[in-house]
Amino acid sequence: MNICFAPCPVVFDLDGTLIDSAPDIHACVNAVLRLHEVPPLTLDQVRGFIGGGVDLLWRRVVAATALPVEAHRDLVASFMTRYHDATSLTRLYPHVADALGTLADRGYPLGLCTNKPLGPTRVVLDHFGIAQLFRVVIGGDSLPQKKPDPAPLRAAVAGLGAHPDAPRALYVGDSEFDEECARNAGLPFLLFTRGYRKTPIEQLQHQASFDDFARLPLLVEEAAAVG
Ligand SMILES: O=C(O)COP(=O)(O)O
Ligand SMILES: [Mg+2]
Repeated sequence: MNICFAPCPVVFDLDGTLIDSAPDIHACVNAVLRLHEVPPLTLDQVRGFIGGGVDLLWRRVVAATALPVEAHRDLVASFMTRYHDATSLTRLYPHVADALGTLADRGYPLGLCTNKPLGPTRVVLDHFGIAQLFRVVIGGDSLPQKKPDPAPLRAAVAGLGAHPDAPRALYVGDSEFDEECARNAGLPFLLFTRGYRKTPIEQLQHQASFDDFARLPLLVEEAAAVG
């Protein structure tokens, strides 16, 4: 058992973990569908398409509608003009800001690793006043690879310049993409259970799960102590 001599790096997912952004993503998708006279999708449908980034989202939207596959690139471009600053329907999950502040105060280096493109990621972090808490932010278009490839998570950990004596970094996320990414990177995973996951909790490999960010600082300390 490792003892946590130095606070370990903690890297967070964004959509479905720190923020409930599905209502904005849903509204932006339906605005584009309206332009093409396609009936709207439900919030549950669109929420189920989130996790793999914008390209996968639109592959799933196209598959669920009568839109032609060839329209993909234009649809994504049209979506991005709306999505890049869409924050009005997005909310931080309860106790997120306090939990992040507590971890930062205790010296944990915090990073962000999301499949959301970097532009809208930075806008939403600024919108909620939490951008300055993250020493490194890796978006879905920061690297050629996206989660569940381990490269973005490894880049986030490397960007935090972990102290050689620090225990292994932790990854905190909500989805199958995050669990697989942590597994691929060989890092412990903390699962937030109120996000956009479709798989039962017990089928996802995780060190701990939680449904309230008020519990996170303690969970991080416990997980870091286990190493
Ligand atoms: O934008 C997405 O599809 C997912 O974003 P996330 O990696 O922050 O969950
Ligand atoms: Mg997520």
